[in-house]
Amino acid sequence: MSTSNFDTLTSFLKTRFHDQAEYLQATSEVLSDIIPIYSANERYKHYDIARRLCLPERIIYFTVTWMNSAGEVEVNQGWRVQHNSVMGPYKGGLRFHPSVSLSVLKFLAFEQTFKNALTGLPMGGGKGGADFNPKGRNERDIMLFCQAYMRELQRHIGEQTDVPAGDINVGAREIGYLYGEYRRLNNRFEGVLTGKGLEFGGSHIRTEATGFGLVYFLDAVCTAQNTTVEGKKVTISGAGNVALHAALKCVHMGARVLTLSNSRGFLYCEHGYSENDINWAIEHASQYDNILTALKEHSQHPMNWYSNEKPWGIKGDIALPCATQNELLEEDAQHLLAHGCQMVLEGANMPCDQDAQAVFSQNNITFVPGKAANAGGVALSGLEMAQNAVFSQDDRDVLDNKLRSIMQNIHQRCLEEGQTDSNTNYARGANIAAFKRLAEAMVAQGV
Ligand SMILES: NC(=O)C1=CN([C@@H]2O[C@H](COP(=O)(O)OP(=O)(O)OC[C@H]3O[C@@H](n4cnc5c(N)ncnc54)[C@H](OP(=O)(O)O)[C@@H]3O)[C@@H](O)[C@H]2O)C=CC1
Ligand SMILES: O=C(O)CCC(=O)C(=O)O
Repeated sequence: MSTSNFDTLTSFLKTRFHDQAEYLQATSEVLSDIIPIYSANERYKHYDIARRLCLPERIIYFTVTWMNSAGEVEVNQGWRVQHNSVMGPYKGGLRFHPSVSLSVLKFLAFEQTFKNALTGLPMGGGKGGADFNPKGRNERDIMLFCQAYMRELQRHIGEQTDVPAGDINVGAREIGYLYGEYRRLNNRFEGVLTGKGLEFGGSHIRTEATGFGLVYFLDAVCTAQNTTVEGKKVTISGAGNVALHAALKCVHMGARVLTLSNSRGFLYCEHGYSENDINWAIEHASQYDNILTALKEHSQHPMNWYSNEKPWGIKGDIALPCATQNELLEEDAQHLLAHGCQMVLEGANMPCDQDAQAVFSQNNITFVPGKAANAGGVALSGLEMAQNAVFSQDDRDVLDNKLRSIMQNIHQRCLEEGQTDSNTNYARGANIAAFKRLAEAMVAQGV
């Protein structure tokens, strides 16, 4: 496929899916990076690999009708996007959030396919979720919704078919409820979900893996640039699973974490959060509507809460956006630039929009996309699947070492494919490294 044929594919996607902005954003970012590799390979063109990689293999839609704890009937929309299974069972999280739409899940499933290919583990890509908003709900409602969602989803998944996990608003508690319902309906105790409790087939380090893996990747970037994480000032967005564990690992490595945030504002700690602060937030996150304002009250250290503001105006060396897609826009990137930020690593999926990324590349700010930097979570999920398959449970230290080594390998692949004369283009490196693996597997398996 020549550049003009790529234009044909891009315009086909734009016309056919004109109302799916996030999906178009994610596909166009990858397509622009892989043109040279694709155009130079007759087999990829012959097998129409680029088009087939953009389109999900299967999309499952279902209505989740359930009765809440007050006896009222509620109706939600649920999906599972089974994007690509060439490298293994579909694998990727479930998101419960009012903003969930087909476009959001298609972008996430597409990104997941590339991310999973980078891990080197045998996992295809998928993503699912529902437009259910768990905020402000009682525990019983959460359980009832998870059970109703699984009653629909269960017929489409299996340990060799599709293995969901958590994502925004789906953590260990929700995975427990989902798993219990699957087990009751199927009479099978199998590794059909990851992120399970340690008592029933879960893996050590899965909870920490995305945030820890992000900082292991950051450490590899720092080493490649002859510097260290130690002593750096880090601004982080989000206050969920990824953000808090990234903050914890940064502090372990001697960095100063200045901010955390959520959809209502950000919390600034000028002297840097202590390990105790972050551990307290991790432990109490589910007990407070706003864990950050609660932390401000609880902590011994002075902290300032800024309502309805983002953290990117705070001066730091490194920014780790760990909340959600398109949370860091051009004006935020300009703030980072003005304050001397040198590195941006995505803990969330696609948090930096294309205009923000342009600011980074024009100004030599190192940018690492989520599909590389946050791959530690799904990598540990792959290790959980492996443990389930042989009825074993590995030690925490063994898994932490494996996580670090997987992140270092991904970093190395990005360097190999993304090196230019003057710097490393991590986004291009990640896209090309993942694409080559996927394309080779697709060619090998025929049509
Ligand atoms: N969990 C995992 O293993 C992995 C997660 N990711 C990605 O990381 C990101 C965070 O996931 P995770 O930490 O698990 O989710 P959580 O549900 O644990 O936390 C999400 C955090 O993001 C905040 N947030 C959500 N929407 C917005 C918004 N529009 N503006 C500002 N803040 C917002 C939430 O604030 P509030 O409470 O106010 O809504 C909350 O603090 C997502 O992009 C996810 O896809 C990527 C790889 C693996
Ligand atoms: O662990 C998993 O399967 C999924 C993790 C995830 O949703 C992600 O990487 O975005």
